[in-house]
Amino acid sequence: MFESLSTVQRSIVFEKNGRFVVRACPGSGKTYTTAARLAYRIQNWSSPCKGIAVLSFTNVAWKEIQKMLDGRLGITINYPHHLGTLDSFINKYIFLPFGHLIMGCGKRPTLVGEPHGTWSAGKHDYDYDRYFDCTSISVNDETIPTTADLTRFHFKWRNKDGSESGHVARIREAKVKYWGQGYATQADANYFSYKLLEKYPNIARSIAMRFPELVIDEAQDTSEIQMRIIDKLIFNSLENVMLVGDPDQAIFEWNDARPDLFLEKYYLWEENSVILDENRRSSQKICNVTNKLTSRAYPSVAVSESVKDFEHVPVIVCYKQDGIHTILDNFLRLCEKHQVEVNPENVAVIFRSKSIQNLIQEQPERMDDPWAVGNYFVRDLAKGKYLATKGNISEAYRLVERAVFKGLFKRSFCSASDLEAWVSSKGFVRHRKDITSIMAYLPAPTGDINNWVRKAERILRANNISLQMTLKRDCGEYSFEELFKTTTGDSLRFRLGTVHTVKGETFEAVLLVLKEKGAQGSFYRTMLTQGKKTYDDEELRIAYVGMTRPRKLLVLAVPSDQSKAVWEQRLLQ
Ligand SMILES: Nc1ncnc2c1ncn2[C@@H]1O[C@H](COP(=O)(O)OP(=O)(O)OP(=O)(O)O)[C@@H](O)[C@H]1O
Repeated sequence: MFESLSTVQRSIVFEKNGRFVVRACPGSGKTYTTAARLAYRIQNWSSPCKGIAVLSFTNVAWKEIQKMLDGRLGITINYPHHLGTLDSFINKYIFLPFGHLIMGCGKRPTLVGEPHGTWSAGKHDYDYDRYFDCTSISVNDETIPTTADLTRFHFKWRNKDGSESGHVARIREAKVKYWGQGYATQADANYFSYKLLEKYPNIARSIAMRFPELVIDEAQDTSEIQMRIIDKLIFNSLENVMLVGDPDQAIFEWNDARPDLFLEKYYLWEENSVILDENRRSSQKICNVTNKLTSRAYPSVAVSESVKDFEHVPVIVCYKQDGIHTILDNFLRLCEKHQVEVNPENVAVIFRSKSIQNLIQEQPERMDDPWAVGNYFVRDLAKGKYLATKGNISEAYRLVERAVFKGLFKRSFCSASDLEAWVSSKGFVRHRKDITSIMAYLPAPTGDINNWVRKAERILRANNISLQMTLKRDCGEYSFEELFKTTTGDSLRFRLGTVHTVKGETFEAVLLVLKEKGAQGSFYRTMLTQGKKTYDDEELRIAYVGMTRPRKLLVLAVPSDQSKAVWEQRLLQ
């Protein structure tokens, strides 16, 4: 792992100390170099109860570091070191042990909402309790949405004159109510952790002593609150901080990624910082094209001997006229022509909007769903039965178990401790038997969901299990395939997923399918003609992350000739 390091990579692995930033382009070896540095530091580590905290933003990202260390050197990161997500670190060392000190709940808090579980409080469509999982508090103590999809709310956040709508105060009341009961979302946990470190600097000091070295991978995805938490640790004597990232790739689903704060740190620590700008993944042709979306003056230099001179120039195609399946067939043919074997490791078809997945898998696009507010356990029961018949028994059991708890006790959330108390009140063996029987009683997942729900309710009642299962009033017909199949792409010959799911990965060939607008509602065409770059807009960064995944072949598919012309003008001229 060490022999093939470049000179700059070597300096990061063996020489750097103190606080510094590694600012790097796609495919420049951020993960590789971070793993190599860790291997070197851990092998030479002498303190038995202080360690390095190595943090990233998703489970996939930190596992990638572990995989590299394990695969190449047989090293596993264990105590006294810590490898995981920044959120899990904050939860473990700040929020969960100390959150009760400022939440007004008098007990260890419970994390709810994504990515910890589904939240389904609220009795009707306009109930503010529904919004607990998609709102939080900013560093400036303002109530904020934590989803880009503002259509989830039944009101507008701002009045016509720009002032805050009265609904926001009602949301805050609902938040305070649930905090008092010990519930918090991940965004709340970060907010409270920041407040805790402000109020109790000793907590920050003890973390800085326990982990005298902090490494943050993908640091461009840090949110403002997370960066303030890091600043609190630094203020309380944390001496060694390595932030690794690429501001052009700041995309993070659950957070407001703030690449400007990463760049701020780069300028603050510039003298000790490092730039990695050789691309070890893609061909020079791909580097030249993708660079045009960024503000960088020069494309990175492709250095991978096996692909740097690969001759294929990225192409842009229009799927409106030809249809998505013709575009897909042409792309797979292109792979074959260039001797790229089509399998999920080599070939990826990626998209920004999930509706593209429906198009590819020939699912009709449905904007609404049949689930009634306060009755989302019905969805989990139906999905559980569906997954069980597809062979995913463990996930099916998990869903059904929690759904039954929510349905029986009319609760909006089932936490790990709720489950534990419920299981131990009956005994594990009986509980398991009960859940397995319910999974067996549920009717086969075929036909229309309305009929299925009525039948399921009847059968369960006949077996002395009384669950009131309702769907949205007057909801249309939905099949199980339509409702649940879109979440898997296992039967395909290639990898199919959103850009977010392939972040950090490498493929031989990539087809990136975009719509006219990004998910946040702005037209790519407008952004491109206004000269916007990755630095200006997260949607362009998402497109950039997608385009920088392939080693050899890149095809961009857009929905109209007009869009095609604008993309071509930006990328190919
Ligand atoms: N010094 C090196 N020796 C051998 N292979 C390397 C080296 N540096 C990087 N690589 C390889 O180059 C490819 C890209 O590296 P890596 O995934 O670490 O880049 P990255 O900067 O994290 O990429 P991105 O930010 O685009 O996800 C990987 O296949 C990695 O194994």
